Amino acid sequence: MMNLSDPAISVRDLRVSRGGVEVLHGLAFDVPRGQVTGLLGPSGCGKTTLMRAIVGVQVVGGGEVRVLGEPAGSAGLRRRIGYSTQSPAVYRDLTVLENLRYFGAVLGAPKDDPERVLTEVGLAGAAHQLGSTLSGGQLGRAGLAVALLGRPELLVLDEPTVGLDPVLRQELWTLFHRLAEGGTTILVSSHVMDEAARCERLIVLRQGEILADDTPGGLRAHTRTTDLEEAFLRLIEERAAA
Ligand SMILES: Nc1ncnc2c1ncn2[C@@H]1O[C@H](COP(=O)(O)OP(=O)(O)OP(=O)(O)O)[C@@H](O)[C@H]1O
Repeated sequence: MMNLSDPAISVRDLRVSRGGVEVLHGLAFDVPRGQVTGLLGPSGCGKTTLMRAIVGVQVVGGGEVRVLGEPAGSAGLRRRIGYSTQSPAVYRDLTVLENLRYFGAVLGAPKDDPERVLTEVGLAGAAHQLGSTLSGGQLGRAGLAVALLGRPELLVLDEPTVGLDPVLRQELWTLFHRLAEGGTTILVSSHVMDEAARCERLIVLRQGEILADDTPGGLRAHTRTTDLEEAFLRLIEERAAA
Protein backbone atom coordinates (compact mmCIF):
# COMPACT_ATOMS: atom_id res chain seq x y z
CA MET A 1 0.00 0.00 0.00
CA MET A 2 1.12 3.48 -0.74
CA ASN A 3 1.08 6.41 1.61
CA LEU A 4 -0.15 9.84 0.59
CA SER A 5 3.14 11.23 1.86
CA ASP A 6 5.08 8.95 -0.52
CA PRO A 7 6.43 10.78 -3.57
CA ALA A 8 4.38 10.56 -6.77
CA ILE A 9 7.52 9.75 -8.73
CA SER A 10 10.73 8.27 -7.41
CA VAL A 11 13.75 7.88 -9.69
CA ARG A 12 16.98 6.14 -8.68
CA ASP A 13 20.18 5.82 -10.73
CA LEU A 14 18.30 6.11 -14.02
CA ARG A 15 20.42 5.54 -17.09
CA VAL A 16 19.07 5.78 -20.61
CA SER A 17 20.81 5.51 -23.96
CA ARG A 18 19.34 6.64 -27.25
CA GLY A 19 20.88 5.79 -30.59
CA GLY A 20 23.78 4.09 -28.78
CA VAL A 21 24.69 7.18 -26.74
CA GLU A 22 23.95 7.57 -23.02
CA VAL A 23 21.70 10.63 -22.63
CA LEU A 24 20.64 10.26 -18.96
CA HIS A 25 23.56 9.58 -16.65
CA GLY A 26 22.25 8.08 -13.42
CA LEU A 27 19.49 10.46 -12.29
CA ALA A 28 17.98 10.35 -8.81
CA PHE A 29 15.13 12.52 -7.51
CA ASP A 30 11.60 12.47 -6.09
CA VAL A 31 8.55 14.40 -7.28
CA PRO A 32 6.16 15.30 -4.42
CA ARG A 33 2.41 14.73 -4.74
CA GLY A 34 -0.10 17.48 -5.37
CA GLN A 35 2.46 20.03 -6.55
CA VAL A 36 3.61 21.54 -9.81
CA THR A 37 7.17 20.38 -10.43
CA GLY A 38 9.04 21.93 -13.33
CA LEU A 39 11.55 20.01 -15.39
CA LEU A 40 13.78 22.72 -16.76
CA GLY A 41 16.75 22.65 -19.05
CA PRO A 42 18.02 23.57 -22.50
CA SER A 43 16.96 21.83 -25.68
CA GLY A 44 18.42 18.35 -25.93
CA CYS A 45 19.27 17.96 -22.22
CA GLY A 46 17.03 14.91 -21.88
CA LYS A 47 13.68 16.22 -20.63
CA THR A 48 11.58 14.28 -23.13
CA THR A 49 13.62 11.12 -22.57
CA LEU A 50 13.10 11.41 -18.80
CA MET A 51 9.36 11.95 -19.23
CA ARG A 52 9.17 8.94 -21.54
CA ALA A 53 10.88 6.83 -18.84
CA ILE A 54 8.35 8.07 -16.27
CA VAL A 55 5.32 7.24 -18.40
CA GLY A 56 6.91 3.90 -19.23
CA VAL A 57 7.46 4.14 -22.98
CA GLN A 58 11.25 4.41 -22.89
CA VAL A 59 13.63 1.45 -22.77
CA VAL A 60 15.94 2.17 -19.84
CA GLY A 61 19.52 1.00 -19.45
CA GLY A 62 19.49 0.82 -15.66
CA GLY A 63 18.06 2.11 -12.43
CA GLU A 64 14.56 2.32 -11.02
CA VAL A 65 11.54 4.50 -11.80
CA ARG A 66 8.50 4.18 -9.53
CA VAL A 67 5.30 6.06 -10.27
CA LEU A 68 2.33 6.30 -7.88
CA GLY A 69 3.76 3.34 -5.98
CA GLU A 70 4.22 1.07 -9.00
CA PRO A 71 7.09 0.39 -11.41
CA ALA A 72 6.91 2.76 -14.41
CA GLY A 73 5.09 1.19 -17.32
CA SER A 74 2.82 -1.03 -15.18
CA ALA A 75 -0.52 -1.70 -16.86
CA GLY A 76 -2.34 -0.38 -13.78
CA LEU A 77 -0.81 3.06 -14.29
CA ARG A 78 -2.28 3.65 -17.74
CA ARG A 79 -5.41 5.43 -16.61
CA ARG A 80 -3.75 7.11 -13.65
CA ILE A 81 -1.30 9.11 -15.80
CA GLY A 82 -2.05 11.76 -18.43
CA TYR A 83 0.80 12.42 -20.86
CA SER A 84 0.97 15.13 -23.47
CA THR A 85 3.85 15.05 -25.93
CA GLN A 86 5.40 17.79 -28.02
CA SER A 87 3.78 16.38 -31.16
CA PRO A 88 0.27 15.54 -29.99
CA ALA A 89 -1.45 12.57 -31.57
CA VAL A 90 -4.73 14.05 -32.77
CA TYR A 91 -6.63 12.55 -35.71
CA ARG A 92 -6.54 15.08 -38.53
CA ASP A 93 -9.79 13.96 -40.14
CA LEU A 94 -11.82 14.21 -36.90
CA THR A 95 -12.93 17.39 -35.19
CA VAL A 96 -11.39 18.33 -31.86
CA LEU A 97 -14.52 17.22 -30.02
CA GLU A 98 -14.70 13.94 -31.97
CA ASN A 99 -11.06 13.29 -31.07
CA LEU A 100 -11.81 13.84 -27.39
CA ARG A 101 -14.91 11.65 -27.50
CA TYR A 102 -12.87 8.91 -29.11
CA PHE A 103 -10.00 9.08 -26.60
CA GLY A 104 -12.49 9.52 -23.75
CA ALA A 105 -14.25 6.29 -24.77
CA VAL A 106 -10.94 4.41 -25.03
CA LEU A 107 -10.00 5.57 -21.52
CA GLY A 108 -13.46 4.98 -20.08
CA ALA A 109 -13.69 8.65 -19.05
CA PRO A 110 -17.06 10.12 -17.98
CA LYS A 111 -19.39 11.04 -20.87
CA ASP A 112 -19.18 14.80 -20.31
CA ASP A 113 -15.40 14.84 -19.95
CA PRO A 114 -14.65 15.97 -23.55
CA GLU A 115 -16.61 19.22 -23.07
CA ARG A 116 -15.06 19.79 -19.63
CA VAL A 117 -11.45 19.41 -20.80
CA LEU A 118 -12.06 21.52 -23.92
CA THR A 119 -13.20 24.40 -21.74
CA GLU A 120 -10.29 23.89 -19.34
CA VAL A 121 -7.69 24.29 -22.08
CA GLY A 122 -9.57 27.21 -23.70
CA LEU A 123 -10.36 25.33 -26.88
CA ALA A 124 -14.18 25.25 -26.76
CA GLY A 125 -14.32 27.69 -29.69
CA ALA A 126 -12.48 25.20 -31.90
CA ALA A 127 -14.55 22.15 -30.84
CA HIS A 128 -15.88 21.56 -34.37
CA GLN A 129 -12.67 22.30 -36.26
CA LEU A 130 -10.91 19.39 -37.95
CA GLY A 131 -7.57 18.34 -36.43
CA SER A 132 -5.89 19.17 -39.75
CA THR A 133 -6.89 22.84 -39.47
CA LEU A 134 -5.48 23.54 -35.99
CA SER A 135 -2.59 25.91 -35.38
CA GLY A 136 0.47 24.66 -33.50
CA GLY A 137 -0.70 26.20 -30.24
CA GLN A 138 -4.22 24.79 -30.67
CA LEU A 139 -2.81 21.36 -31.44
CA GLY A 140 -0.75 21.50 -28.26
CA ARG A 141 -3.83 22.39 -26.24
CA ALA A 142 -5.80 19.59 -27.90
CA GLY A 143 -3.06 17.19 -26.77
CA LEU A 144 -3.25 18.64 -23.28
CA ALA A 145 -7.04 18.20 -23.30
CA VAL A 146 -6.57 14.50 -24.12
CA ALA A 147 -4.15 14.20 -21.19
CA LEU A 148 -6.78 15.67 -18.83
CA LEU A 149 -9.47 13.12 -19.78
CA GLY A 150 -10.50 10.95 -16.85
CA ARG A 151 -8.86 13.25 -14.27
CA PRO A 152 -5.55 11.36 -13.95
CA GLU A 153 -3.65 11.54 -10.65
CA LEU A 154 -0.42 12.44 -12.44
CA LEU A 155 0.01 14.73 -15.44
CA VAL A 156 3.26 14.58 -17.39
CA LEU A 157 3.29 17.54 -19.76
CA ASP A 158 6.08 18.03 -22.27
CA GLU A 159 6.42 21.75 -23.03
CA PRO A 160 2.67 22.45 -22.99
CA THR A 161 3.02 26.21 -23.29
CA VAL A 162 5.32 26.36 -26.33
CA GLY A 163 4.01 28.72 -29.01
CA LEU A 164 1.26 30.21 -26.84
CA ASP A 165 0.66 33.92 -26.28
CA PRO A 166 1.21 35.27 -22.74
CA VAL A 167 -2.51 35.31 -21.91
CA LEU A 168 -2.96 31.65 -22.80
CA ARG A 169 0.24 30.70 -21.02
CA GLN A 170 -1.02 32.44 -17.91
CA GLU A 171 -4.37 30.63 -18.18
CA LEU A 172 -2.70 27.24 -18.50
CA TRP A 173 -0.47 27.88 -15.47
CA THR A 174 -3.56 28.88 -13.49
CA LEU A 175 -5.16 25.61 -14.58
CA PHE A 176 -2.08 23.61 -13.51
CA HIS A 177 -2.17 25.17 -10.05
CA ARG A 178 -5.90 24.63 -9.71
CA LEU A 179 -5.44 20.94 -10.59
CA ALA A 180 -2.54 20.65 -8.12
CA GLU A 181 -4.67 22.19 -5.36
CA GLY A 182 -7.20 19.46 -6.09
CA GLY A 183 -4.46 16.85 -5.47
CA THR A 184 -3.17 16.22 -9.00
CA THR A 185 0.60 15.90 -9.33
CA ILE A 186 2.01 17.79 -12.29
CA LEU A 187 5.40 17.36 -13.91
CA VAL A 188 5.80 19.98 -16.60
CA SER A 189 8.82 20.61 -18.81
CA SER A 190 10.00 23.87 -20.25
CA HIS A 191 13.18 25.21 -21.78
CA VAL A 192 12.40 28.78 -20.72
CA MET A 193 13.60 29.61 -17.24
CA ASP A 194 10.97 32.31 -16.73
CA GLU A 195 8.39 29.54 -16.34
CA ALA A 196 10.43 28.11 -13.47
CA ALA A 197 9.13 30.76 -11.10
CA ARG A 198 5.62 29.39 -11.56
CA CYS A 199 6.57 25.96 -10.22
CA GLU A 200 6.58 24.85 -6.61
CA ARG A 201 9.59 22.67 -7.20
CA LEU A 202 12.26 22.56 -9.88
CA ILE A 203 14.44 19.89 -11.36
CA VAL A 204 17.06 21.50 -13.55
CA LEU A 205 18.68 19.21 -16.10
CA ARG A 206 21.72 19.79 -18.25
CA GLN A 207 23.34 17.27 -20.56
CA GLY A 208 21.59 14.36 -18.89
CA GLU A 209 22.53 15.32 -15.32
CA ILE A 210 20.67 17.09 -12.54
CA LEU A 211 22.05 20.56 -11.89
CA ALA A 212 19.51 21.42 -9.20
CA ASP A 213 16.53 19.90 -7.39
CA ASP A 214 15.07 22.68 -5.26
CA THR A 215 12.28 25.21 -4.82
CA PRO A 216 12.53 28.41 -6.89
CA GLY A 217 13.24 30.30 -3.64
CA GLY A 218 15.91 27.80 -2.60
CA LEU A 219 17.54 28.04 -6.01
CA ARG A 220 17.58 31.85 -5.86
CA ALA A 221 19.08 31.79 -2.36
CA HIS A 222 21.70 29.18 -3.26
CA THR A 223 22.84 31.03 -6.40
CA ARG A 224 22.39 34.48 -4.80
CA THR A 225 20.37 35.86 -7.68
CA THR A 226 16.70 36.67 -8.14
CA ASP A 227 16.81 35.91 -11.85
CA LEU A 228 16.34 32.19 -12.56
CA GLU A 229 18.05 32.47 -15.96
CA GLU A 230 21.08 33.86 -14.13
CA ALA A 231 20.73 31.12 -11.49
CA PHE A 232 21.00 28.51 -14.23
CA LEU A 233 24.25 30.06 -15.50
CA ARG A 234 25.68 30.18 -11.96
CA LEU A 235 24.86 26.50 -11.46
CA ILE A 236 26.79 25.67 -14.61
CA GLU A 237 29.77 27.73 -13.43
CA GLU A 238 29.60 26.04 -10.04
CA ARG A 239 29.53 22.61 -11.66
CA ALA A 240 32.49 23.51 -13.91
CA ALA A 241 34.51 24.73 -10.92
CA ALA A 242 33.78 21.60 -8.88
N1 LIG B 1 15.97 8.31 -31.29
C1 LIG B 1 17.11 8.90 -30.94
N2 LIG B 1 18.30 8.47 -31.40
C2 LIG B 1 19.44 9.07 -31.02
N3 LIG B 1 19.51 10.12 -30.18
C3 LIG B 1 18.36 10.59 -29.71
C4 LIG B 1 17.10 10.01 -30.05
N4 LIG B 1 16.15 10.71 -29.42
C5 LIG B 1 16.78 11.66 -28.71
N5 LIG B 1 18.10 11.60 -28.88
C6 LIG B 1 19.11 12.46 -28.22
O1 LIG B 1 18.93 12.35 -26.82
C7 LIG B 1 19.20 13.60 -26.18
C8 LIG B 1 18.03 13.98 -25.29
O2 LIG B 1 16.90 14.24 -26.10
P1 LIG B 1 15.52 14.74 -25.50
O3 LIG B 1 14.51 14.74 -26.60
O4 LIG B 1 15.21 13.93 -24.30
O5 LIG B 1 15.86 16.22 -25.06
P2 LIG B 1 14.91 17.42 -24.60
O6 LIG B 1 15.56 18.01 -23.39
O7 LIG B 1 13.52 16.93 -24.46
O8 LIG B 1 15.01 18.44 -25.80
P3 LIG B 1 13.92 19.44 -26.42
O9 LIG B 1 13.65 20.45 -25.37
O10 LIG B 1 14.64 20.00 -27.61
O11 LIG B 1 12.74 18.60 -26.78
C9 LIG B 1 19.48 14.59 -27.28
O12 LIG B 1 20.88 14.74 -27.37
C10 LIG B 1 18.93 13.92 -28.52
O13 LIG B 1 19.66 14.32 -29.66
